[in-house]
This record gives sequence, structure tokens and C-alpha cells, in this order.
Amino acid sequence: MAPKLTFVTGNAMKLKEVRAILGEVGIEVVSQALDIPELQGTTQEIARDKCRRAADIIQGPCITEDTALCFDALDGLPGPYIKDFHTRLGLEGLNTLLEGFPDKTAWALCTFGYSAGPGTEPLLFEGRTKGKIVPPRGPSRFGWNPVFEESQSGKTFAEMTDDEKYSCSHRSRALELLKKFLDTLKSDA
Ligand SMILES: O=c1nc[nH]c2c1ncn2[C@H]1C[C@H](O)[C@@H](COP(=O)(O)OP(=O)(O)OP(=O)(O)O)O1
Ligand SMILES: [Mg+2]
Repeated sequence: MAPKLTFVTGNAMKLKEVRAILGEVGIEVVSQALDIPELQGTTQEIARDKCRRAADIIQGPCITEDTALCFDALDGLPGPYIKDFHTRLGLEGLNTLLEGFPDKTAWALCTFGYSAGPGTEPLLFEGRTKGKIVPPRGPSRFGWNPVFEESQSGKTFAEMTDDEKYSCSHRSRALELLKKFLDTLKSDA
């Protein structure tokens, strides 16, 4: 039977991307849609705290994920607060934030937390992708995808196929590290 792992997330698109990648290595990802309160602080503090709370709530092992979008001109902000910035300002507003700054470069940062269960310290796995903030291009299906132009391809995440995005995304890079770690758990079992 495939090993099961609970991904605590309220975000269906994250779940789809994580399922596709961990499914390849025979891990069945089930999910619980809980909106875990997210602390303010560094991306690592926020990720650890969310994962700890998720494990306390589900009373078992789990993974959580946090995505940050960091603007170089703003010393990494909005960073972990991107959800609020996007909700309130919209895609155009994310561009407006950088008006007056010649530097539009940014990086997407994904942080997975893994908790072995309540009372244990979560482990973190990070992945980064470089790009820049541009006026929206491509379908608006997932978050800030239309305004993040990935630097190697010159395409926004929204202009990419799922496979193209998996090949370069912050999330797939973090998932590679998580996958390696989960493999060591399987071989210990
Ligand atoms: O690859 C991505 N491409 C475009 N947008 C993305 C991506 N990944 C996350 N996003 C958006 C969703 C949310 O507006 C914010 C992260 O906030 P974040 O708290 O991590 O996500 P969430 O609250 O939607 O789900 P969760 O329940 O797992 O916390 O960036
Ligand atoms: Mg969230």
C-alpha cells in the first residue's frame, strides 16, 4: 500500500502540484483543508510555527507549505505576506508597488515543513526561483502566476504549461528536497 502523508493546506492548486510530484514516488497525499494561523516573522519562523500548529491539530505527522514572493527592491517584501498584498492590491497593485524602483527583480520562495507529529520540531525544505515582476500575462488561474516572469524562460508562470512550471518552480525545487528526505524515512521503516 502506498504510504500516506497529510498535507494541511487550504489551497487546492498547491495540493494539485504537490500530489503530482509526490505521486511519482509512490506517496499518496491526502489533505485537510484547515486555515492555520500564520505568525509574522521570517519565512522560516512562519513555516515552522504553521507546521507545528498543523501537527497539533491533526495529532499526527503532516506537511505544510508556505509560499513567499520577495521583491529585491523592497529587501524581500512582501515575502510571506504576499497573500494579503495580492488580495488587497490585485495583480496591477503588485506592479504599482515597484513604480519608482528601476529594479523589478524578485524571487519566489517555497518552504515545506514536515512534522513527525505533535511535540517534534518541524524540518524545513526550501526552493527558490528567480524572476521579475511584470504587467500580467497569461491566464489568471493561480495566485500571482501572471505577474512573475521566470528569468531563464522569459515566460510568466501563467504562460507555462504545468510541466514547464514544474521544471523550474520554487515549489518543485523544494519538493525535490522533501522527496529525498521522505525516501530516507521509507528506507528506515
Ligand atoms: O506557485 C504559485 N504561483 C502563484 N501564486 C502562488 C503560488 N503558490 C502560492 N501562491 C499564492 C497563494 C497565496 O495567495 C500566496 C501564498 O500564501 P500561503 O499562505 O503560502 O498560501 P495559502 O494560504 O493559499 O494556502 P495554505 O493553506 O497552504 O497556507 O501565494
Ligand atoms: Mg496560508
